[in-house]
Amino acid sequence: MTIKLGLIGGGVMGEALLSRLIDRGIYQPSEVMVSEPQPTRQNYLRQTYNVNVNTDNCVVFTESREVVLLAVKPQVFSAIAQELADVLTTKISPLVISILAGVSLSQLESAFPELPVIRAMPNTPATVGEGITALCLGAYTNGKHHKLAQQVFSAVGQVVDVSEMLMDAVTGLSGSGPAYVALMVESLADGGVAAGLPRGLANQLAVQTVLGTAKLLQEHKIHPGELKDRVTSPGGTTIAGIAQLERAGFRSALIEAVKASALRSQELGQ
Ligand SMILES: NC(=O)c1ccc[n+]([C@@H]2O[C@H](COP(=O)([O-])OP(=O)(O)OC[C@H]3O[C@@H](n4cnc5c(N)ncnc54)[C@H](O)[C@@H]3O)[C@@H](O)[C@H]2O)c1
Ligand code: PRO
Repeated sequence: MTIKLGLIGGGVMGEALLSRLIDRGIYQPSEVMVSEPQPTRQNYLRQTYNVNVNTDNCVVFTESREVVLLAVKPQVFSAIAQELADVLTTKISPLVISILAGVSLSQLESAFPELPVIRAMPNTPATVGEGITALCLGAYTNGKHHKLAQQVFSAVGQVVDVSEMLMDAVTGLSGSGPAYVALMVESLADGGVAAGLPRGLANQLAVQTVLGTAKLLQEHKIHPGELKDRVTSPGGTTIAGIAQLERAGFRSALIEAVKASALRSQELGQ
């Protein structure tokens, strides 16, 4: 069977994409080859998804006919680029999609000269099909490559196109954002426990409150400020909580978190 999808790096994000692409029938397990150096991960990926697993990135690259997805840490990028340099050819080349934080199109295009490359930034809710991925296209891509990337990432959620100058900001917001939200859920639950709730119930209330609020904002397309006003009764409980959040610099903390993450993404690309 022809290998259509090559995945270099079978970690958290690589697996999230792999599992949904197989689940949705976009690729058959036999059409996928993963390169992964960790033996425990190799066995796990083989057993769980029945895909071909290899340790040689060059084999994965040269065997893949449609897409090669780079899903390693940005710090490993230059080593991988050096490894693949010998097997690059413009004759038959897959579309190279990188999800590496900070690694720019110009870095990708120097590593893969004259090849079609796309820089993408997905996020972990991709695992449950509720991710959002931003794409920006390299100079050697065409409409078919764009469609292919949209097909890959729409298997894991929404897809948006952005210009590359926005990619670090996207990374700071939606790329890293699931961690901020998880921290918030954990803190809400801790607050519930502090106020006397059992842990299990506090977790359930916290998760569903975040999920329901996000759904309400999305489905009713209301401004977050308006939703806040709807919850906040005069002289009531919510305004007492909000006043405390404002004293603690809640908004500023989130704004600064997104900015710090965007800056770190920028640094990783240098
Ligand atoms: N985790 C996220 O939320 C998220 C979101 C968007 C983008 N990203 C990006 O995705 C990439 C991967 O992140 P992750 O969280 O999945 O990391 P991870 O550490 O879980 O996965 C990386 C995998 O690459 C493997 N690897 C290491 N060296 C390799 C090599 N030389 N060849 C092939 N594979 C190798 C590792 O063994 C590991 O399994 C990063 O560049 C990150 O910036 C991550
Ligand atoms: N996780 C990766 C990081 O922390 C990139 C966005 C989300 O670097």
